[in-house]
Amino acid sequence: MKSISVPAPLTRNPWAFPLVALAVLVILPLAGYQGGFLRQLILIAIYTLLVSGLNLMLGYAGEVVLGQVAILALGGYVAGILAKHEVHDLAIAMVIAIAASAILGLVTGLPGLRLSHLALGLITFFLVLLVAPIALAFEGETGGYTGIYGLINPTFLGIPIKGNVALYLLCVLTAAAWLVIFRNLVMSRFGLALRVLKENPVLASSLGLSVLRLRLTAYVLGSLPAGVAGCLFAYASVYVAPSSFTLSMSIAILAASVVGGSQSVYGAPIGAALLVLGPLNAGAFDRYSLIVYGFFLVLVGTVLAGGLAGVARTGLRRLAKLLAVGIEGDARPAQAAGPAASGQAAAPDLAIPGESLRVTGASRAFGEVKALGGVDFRAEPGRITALIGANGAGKTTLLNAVSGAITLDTGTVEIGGKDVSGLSAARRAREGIGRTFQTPMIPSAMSVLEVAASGCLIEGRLGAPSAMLRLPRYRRTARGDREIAMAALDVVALGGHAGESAASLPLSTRRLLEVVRAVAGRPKVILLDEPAAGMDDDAIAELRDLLQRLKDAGATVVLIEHNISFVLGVADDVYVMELGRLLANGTPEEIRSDPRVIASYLGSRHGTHQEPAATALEGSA
Ligand SMILES: Nc1ncnc2c1ncn2[C@@H]1O[C@H](COP(=O)(O)OP(=O)(O)OP(=O)(O)O)[C@@H](O)[C@H]1O
Repeated sequence: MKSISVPAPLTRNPWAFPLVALAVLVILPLAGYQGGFLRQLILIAIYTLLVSGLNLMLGYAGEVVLGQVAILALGGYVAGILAKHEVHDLAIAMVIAIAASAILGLVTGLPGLRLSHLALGLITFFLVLLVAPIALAFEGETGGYTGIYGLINPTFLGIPIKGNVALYLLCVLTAAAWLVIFRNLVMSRFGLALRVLKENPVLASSLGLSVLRLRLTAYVLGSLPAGVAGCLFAYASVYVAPSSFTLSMSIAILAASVVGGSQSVYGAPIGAALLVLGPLNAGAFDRYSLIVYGFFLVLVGTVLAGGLAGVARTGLRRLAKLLAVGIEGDARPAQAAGPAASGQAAAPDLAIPGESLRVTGASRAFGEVKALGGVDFRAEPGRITALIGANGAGKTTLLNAVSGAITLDTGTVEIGGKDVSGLSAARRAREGIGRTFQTPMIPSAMSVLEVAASGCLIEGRLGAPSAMLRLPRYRRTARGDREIAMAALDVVALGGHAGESAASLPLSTRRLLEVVRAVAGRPKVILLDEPAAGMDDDAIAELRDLLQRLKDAGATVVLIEHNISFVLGVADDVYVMELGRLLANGTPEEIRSDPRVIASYLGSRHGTHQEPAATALEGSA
């Protein structure tokens, strides 16, 4: 096929397009574009700040909030009141607005997030309604209903901002600077953590993330650009008054976030542009504005889940694929999924030094059901300890009690001699408990590499400040996470699939990927809940190999499994549970010949793949 020449910087450098766009925007006034058009661009830049803050809260953290407009008002009044006191420097106003927005974010976010998603939504809704009453209550400073007028000719760090062009450049450069910070943030561990959280808080906790702290941080960080936007909005409008900050504007910002693409950095300028220039500009039919916003919210919610930015992203990916075919002459041949690819790459050396796990007198009831009735359990480093028993025996409950997903009524859990019984699931994960789930929890919009790298979140430090500014520490962390994730993927020959969508992998590969994620966290104890369920023979062979490697690496592995031939073949120690109690424990040989186990479980059981238990036992011997 004829090769196509595409400028490499444009296809490979993620900054190429934004830099070209910024250069065009900066040049526009020089090219004679001024007046009304420039004013519209000023508004787009200001709304970009506002919408991107909401994107962080809504698109990345999954919180529906309506209070951006109240924070816009806060920033506006900071600039207005400072101007009344003859302080016209926007840099000073912005710093104060950022601090005030952070405080308002904390004060409203903490109770809201502690209560529920709905509570936060309601609190932020009322915040917008409070703008006018508060402005009236402090009429002396705010000018009441009339507001503060005559906000013109500010400075920025002492540089005069005279006229529309200077204000335009300040707004565009401020929005661009924030978008860079925003992009850095969402591409970092912090962004990855938010995406895990949005997908599933239980998974987030199991990866060591404090759900409340993460939500609150996203909410507060998302408030900051709104405060800055308020300062610019006040000078762009020449006044600040309660009439500018309405509920209808809140809904418009929400619509802009969703229609532009709330889970995208570029969704914010797209949404802001729609708000000022496009169909979301409901000013023309003011009385029907809420209907217009509602219509677009429903339309995009049902038809374009990723908003317009999502559509653009998909289109660009397809285009890049087409170009890649053209350039290379042919698409790269697809590699087989993990299990089938076994042996393709030399598996790297692993070192996962484990600690002993000790559970003593574990009891837990769910209403009338006694799921655990005083269970003692031990698992040691460099050994695979299996937990078997009929459905409902209490295996997963015991695993959940170890990981902290549930609390015990009585009993203790110790890791390496340290009692972790009183710790939350997130704290226990940070203490070194890694786990997989009976139903694999693989976030829907992540690549295989991102899922593996999310295991590194267990380390605890998200490093948002260093990520926002791309400090050397952030780069070291990002490089380290990538190397650890790739090494963990290579253990099951999944490295060649690093860039693929994780959710599209077959079930057995997703199960292996869950183990990889746990391994990437280098946990002291690895809990595996039915990892072989639904796997074919090739995948089971791959899993057996992986478990053997974890054991050789010194890991403490706890394995719940119904596939008896597999489990008795791979385990060093076996615990058998029945109706919440321990029936027996010992080596696989001892368990195989234990009359109590044969009578209550093995003798009557049909092993995985539906083979009779007797056959399963023979197979494992
Ligand atoms: N959250 C819960 N609420 C109420 N009952 C529960 C809860 N979790 C577990 N149980 C009950 O506790 C008992 C033990 O369940 P558990 O899931 O631990 O069994 P299991 O041995 O893991 O079973 P399986 O092999 O089917 O996964 C069952 O009777 C189950 O119905």
